[in-house]
Amino acid sequence: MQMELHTGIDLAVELLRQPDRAALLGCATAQLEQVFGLSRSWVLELEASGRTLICPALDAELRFECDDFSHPFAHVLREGKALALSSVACARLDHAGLSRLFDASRGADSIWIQPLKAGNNRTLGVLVLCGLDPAWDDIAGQPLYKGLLALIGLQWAAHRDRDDRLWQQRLLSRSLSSLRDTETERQKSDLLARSLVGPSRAMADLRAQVIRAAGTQLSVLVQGETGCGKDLVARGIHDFSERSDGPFIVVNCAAIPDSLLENELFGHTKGAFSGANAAKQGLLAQANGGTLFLDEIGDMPMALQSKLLRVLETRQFRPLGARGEVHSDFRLVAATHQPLPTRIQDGEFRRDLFYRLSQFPVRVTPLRDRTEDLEPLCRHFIQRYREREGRGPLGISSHALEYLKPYAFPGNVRELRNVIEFACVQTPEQEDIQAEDLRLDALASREEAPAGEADSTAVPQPGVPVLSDIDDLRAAAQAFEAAVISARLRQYGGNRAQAAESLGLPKRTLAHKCQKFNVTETG
Ligand SMILES: Nc1ncnc2c1ncn2[C@@H]1O[C@H](COP(=O)(O)OP(=O)(O)OP(=O)(O)O)[C@@H](O)[C@H]1O
Repeated sequence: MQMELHTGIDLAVELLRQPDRAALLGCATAQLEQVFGLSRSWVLELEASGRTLICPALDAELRFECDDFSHPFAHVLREGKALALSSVACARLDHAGLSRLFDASRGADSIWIQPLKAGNNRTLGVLVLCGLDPAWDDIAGQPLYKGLLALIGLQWAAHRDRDDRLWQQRLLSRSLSSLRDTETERQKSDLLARSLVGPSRAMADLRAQVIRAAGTQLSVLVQGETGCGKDLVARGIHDFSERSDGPFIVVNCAAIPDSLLENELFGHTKGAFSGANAAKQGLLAQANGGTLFLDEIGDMPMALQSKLLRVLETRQFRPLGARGEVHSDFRLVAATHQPLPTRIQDGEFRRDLFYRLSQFPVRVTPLRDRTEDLEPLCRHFIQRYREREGRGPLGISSHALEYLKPYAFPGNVRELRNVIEFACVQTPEQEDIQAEDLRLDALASREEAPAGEADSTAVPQPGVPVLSDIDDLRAAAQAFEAAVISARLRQYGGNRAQAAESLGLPKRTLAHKCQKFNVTETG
């Protein structure tokens, strides 16, 4: 008795020392095998749902459903009483899971199945003892066996409670950090709302997308009509990303002639071609550590699209005339107002490049579909005018706002900005902009007549000399060209595609001329 007590205390101390549930159950089965001369033993653990018994010590995939009475464990759980089974009886049951246990029992001819309970009678699982001709009733009657069983149950429950508490704590801290993330996201979104103005649902979603995209390294494709804010979106993605301290390199693929675009992007070595007197670093290399913004990507020539695709896959490229490749770690944001799927169908844009670019697609809603943004945008542009000019109107009258609402704004926010800035000039200091300051005729004619019919040629154009004054034909022709383009851009609210089409020019040529003559989108 003295000896048994001593052994019992040693065993108990060993059990109490186990750091977690798995170690406890491993130690308990090893003790039972050793103390009672068993060939093998396992603990089947009841899952949290209470529906399934699992045996992680043998095979995590081995499962016994508690409502499946084709195996003896379901009976033992329901009755709450231990059960002995011979190998013959087990074979008769022909249960695959049970056979697995027997196969791993190191030659046992009998098993003892014992429900395991916590102190509060809560069932924790089932103990399976395997032996060769064992006297189960004798073993189960021993105080040492009963004491060990009680201790295993108590300790198991204690570990389980501790695991539950830890899990709850982890859940709580995860919820808190996700709350903090949401709060940070909200703060960033508020900050972004200062430049990407608009209280509409569409704009709030757009800002959330920008913040989310900024947190990744994915290539972003920004799509939307002309003037709706795609540049601002690209800028926001850079500013809110971890690359914000790096360069933000903008390339307008429509404004650079095809023949120069490749050189601009890839750069060249000294002597790469006649006239290359010095090496030139390309924009891809300049974007290293920052963001490369390819605006008007839809206008990129096909041959260059293939090269870009390769660069995006490897971030490696070869400057013109260089022997080796150069690596540049840049994040790509591309934008277009063109429907790329149509360009793909027409064979003008590579499908694989489209997929590569649109890892994170962002679409900007046209202004006409978010009229609730009109007033805040007007106030924003008035404010910016006042800051720039040091004077300006106070605000905009409600009548003027009502007047703007039905207008379709084909040139989107850029067009609204132009309209407001023009009105700012017309409005006396410290007064509100009125409807009649909003270039009403121009608005009305755009609404009523097809855009191409608005008559802007009647207005004398600044910078164009009268015929009798011309003494430099080339300069006069260029001034006339610039005036025509400028008027047409004004007429189409800065929409370069429409202006180019109305003048019978490819958009790229128009963009090139704008650059050459220093004509802005505002006309
Ligand atoms: N939500 C907005 N809040 C404040 N300003 C805006 C907003 N959207 C656009 N703008 C302003 O409108 C003008 C045009 O915007 P932006 O250049 O970003 O348009 P875009 O879609 O890139 O045009 P494009 O297709 O011609 O390249 C800019 O002056 C920009 O600051």
